Amino acid sequence: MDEPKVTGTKPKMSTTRKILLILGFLSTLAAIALITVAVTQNQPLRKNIKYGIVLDAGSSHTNLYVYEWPAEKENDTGVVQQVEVCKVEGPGISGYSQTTEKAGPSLVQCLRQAEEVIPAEQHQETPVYLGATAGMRLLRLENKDAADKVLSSVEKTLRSAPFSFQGARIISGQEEGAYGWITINYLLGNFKQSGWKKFLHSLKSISETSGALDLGGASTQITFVPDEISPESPQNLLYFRLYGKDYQVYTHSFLCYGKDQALQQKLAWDLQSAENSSLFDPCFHQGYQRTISMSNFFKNPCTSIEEKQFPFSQLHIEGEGNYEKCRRNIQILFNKTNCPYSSCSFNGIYLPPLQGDFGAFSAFYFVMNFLNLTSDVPFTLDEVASAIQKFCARPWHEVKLQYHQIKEKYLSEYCFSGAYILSLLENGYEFTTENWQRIHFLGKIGSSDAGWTLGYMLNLTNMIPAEEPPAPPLSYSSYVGLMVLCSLVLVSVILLAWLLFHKPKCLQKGIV
Ligand SMILES: Nc1nc2c(ncn2[C@@H]2O[C@H](COP(=O)(O)OP(=O)(O)OP(=O)(O)O)[C@@H](O)[C@H]2O)c(=O)[nH]1
Ligand SMILES: [Ca+2]
Repeated sequence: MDEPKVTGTKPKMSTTRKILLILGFLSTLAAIALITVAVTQNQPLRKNIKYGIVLDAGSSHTNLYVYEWPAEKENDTGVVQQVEVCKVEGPGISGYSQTTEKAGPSLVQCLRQAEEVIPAEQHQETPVYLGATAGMRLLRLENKDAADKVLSSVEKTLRSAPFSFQGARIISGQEEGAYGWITINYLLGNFKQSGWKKFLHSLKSISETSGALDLGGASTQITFVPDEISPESPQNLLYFRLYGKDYQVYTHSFLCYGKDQALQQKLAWDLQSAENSSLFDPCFHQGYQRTISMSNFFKNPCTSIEEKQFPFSQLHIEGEGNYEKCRRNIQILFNKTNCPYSSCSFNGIYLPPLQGDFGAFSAFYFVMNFLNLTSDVPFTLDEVASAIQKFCARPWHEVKLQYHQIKEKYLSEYCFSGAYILSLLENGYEFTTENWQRIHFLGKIGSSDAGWTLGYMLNLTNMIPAEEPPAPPLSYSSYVGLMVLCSLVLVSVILLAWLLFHKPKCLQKGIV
């Protein structure tokens, strides 16, 4: 039989194959064009940054915060961040009660710093707010005229800065608690409800937020979403609708229970049993001495209820360094005898059962951080108490030598502050060994300080919408990723089709 002749000339490509080849080529080109267009067309526009300034005029000092956020995303959660903090030199604005005209000028240096951080062309449109807290609340109680003059002086200075002045006022304890709660939950991303979390929430109608514990110099706040809302004490309840979800929040601010005023209260109590101008104090280190002037001691609204006449003008305090005795001493500040509600914290103030995790900031953090009690692995309540007890037992000369770089005012009071924090949390709010580890001591979340200022600004600039803003179904990166994937699938399909129509010999061999 004659073998078929193998000729040396290539077989001519059929018209169908030619068309397929051209189609394949064109599809590859189309896929490349598709990806290029997707990537370039949807590139986020050059960031248009906005700024806002909030001054936290606290009892111990004033802090100026500068925040920034991308203009086109201002209603999204978690986009505002702190870019600068400036600590104002000198005392808090309430410390200018005798020289009220100096309160405003004390802020100038920090305002200059803000001018450097914010581009000059945006100064005019940048809002500036000042909120004063417990120090000014106390001054208003003690001397309303002085408090008004301090606020006028501060307003004059802020109006003369190149920013857009939006107000300088004393905020209420309720606002302070609520804005602190908003700040930490905004920064922790707890208002963001996406994907499975949103689905889970809609099923169980739960809202997992973190409670907020703020310890200042003159007041302290506790704010959280309780399990059950009881209408017993409506003045402690707040209602928010944020990003399409309702929140019923419990809050209370204890004036005079910030750590500086708590110490004043404790001394006022100690003085009741003082026999002469010398007082032993178990909350200071052994060997530590301090003299306090009696002339203005009882003018303070936090101590005035204990007012008594003394035949001396100076009180000499000598440290004993005894933690247990110090705790017993502090206990007197928390009156647990009378509760007109189903449950109370202290002094007859309603407190629903504690619920969920808590973020504890300001002095809760400063003190616990100094005592090395804020590590990621949480300490037990017993471990914390034992660390504070050991610290209190150290003689002052030794402590001073080891921490010579720390301001004496802060260093000398860490023993008292540690004991006070435990008393407030354990005796006041009744945290137990079981739920102690639900308290997380935090100074910053990301680049932003935990505190009420961010929540205040978000609220006043209407940056937290009641309803969830309509969001594109896909993020930019998911969109580009999907485009690339689709294009790759398209190219592969075309390649496969081409291979099937134009089977190379090697692929044909095994096929019957
Ligand atoms: N150790 C330490 N203590 C600090 C620091 N900053 C402030 N404090 C002290 O911690 C306490 C609370 O400080 P803040 O949270 O700033 O209190 P505040 O805002 O001035 O006071 P309120 O008006 O009651 O909120 C005060 O006794 C301050 O003196 C710090 O950096 N380190
Ligand atoms: Ca404060």
